[in-house]
Amino acid sequence: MSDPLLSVRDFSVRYETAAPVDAVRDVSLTVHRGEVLGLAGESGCGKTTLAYGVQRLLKPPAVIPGGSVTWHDADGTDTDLLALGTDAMMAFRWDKISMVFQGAMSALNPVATVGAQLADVFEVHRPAMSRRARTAAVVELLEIVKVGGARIKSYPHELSGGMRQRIMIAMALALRPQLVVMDEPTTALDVLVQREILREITSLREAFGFSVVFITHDLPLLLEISDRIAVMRAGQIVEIDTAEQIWFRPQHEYTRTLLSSFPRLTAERKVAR
Ligand SMILES: Nc1ncnc2c1ncn2[C@@H]1O[C@H](COP(=O)(O)OP(=O)(O)OP(=O)(O)O)[C@@H](O)[C@H]1O
Repeated sequence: MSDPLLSVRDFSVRYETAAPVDAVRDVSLTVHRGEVLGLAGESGCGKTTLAYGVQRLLKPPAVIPGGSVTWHDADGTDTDLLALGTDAMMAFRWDKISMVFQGAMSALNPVATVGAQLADVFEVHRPAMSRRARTAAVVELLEIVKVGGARIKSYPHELSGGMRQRIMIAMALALRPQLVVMDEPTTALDVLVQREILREITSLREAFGFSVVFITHDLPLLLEISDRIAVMRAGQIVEIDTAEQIWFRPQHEYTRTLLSSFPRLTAERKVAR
């Protein structure tokens, strides 16, 4: 697990509004190949800004005053993501890094079939692919996320919330990226559906070997699915360690406070031990 995929060093993001907000401050962290890295912290601590920032998805008034983001590709090359041109960065996204956005399942186009929306990804990023190959790839994706190929002609409103979220995950996996960033991907779903989808993400990760950065304020959920967890507060990473260490031996006072704000689960775990 010590094979680095993405190295972020002293990375900062500021929103240059009337009263400037230093949303991310000197963050350093490494995402290892094949791991699930959880990013935890209360609403407004800068999780989304950090995830968007390293992928250069932020727009003004956001600026990146400093830091570096280096991609260590499986083919051995290193790329400075902050130095990539706009077109190169766009190609990089989807292909190497993809993202499941917060509230993404409501972002599906209501008047296009889910099959057509998945096919779009291939049309844009794999223009040489034949229509037949594209359809086969879409069916395969629908099978992989357990929606089933028969749903290729369904419209989003014909699918449950859980299925729509699976479509968004299928879209993120379409080009077999090495890193998938998931920002609160299951928050809008009920607990049982959330569990099913989390199990799915974990088994897909095992099957395909991609890394996951999973962002949520729900620390107990991260304890279940993550290899390591980074705890963020007011724009900084205050602690980063294995899920086990974070649970049994949290070092930072804030991590302890965050853990104790989920009393029900804490009580259950204590009984189980
Ligand atoms: N476009 C913007 N302009 C000014 N400030 C912003 C902008 N977007 C976010 N912020 C501020 O930056 C800080 C970090 O926000 P961010 O959305 O990254 O936090 P978060 O931890 O992802 O929260 P949530 O879980 O609610 O999405 C907050 O103080 C927020 O108010």
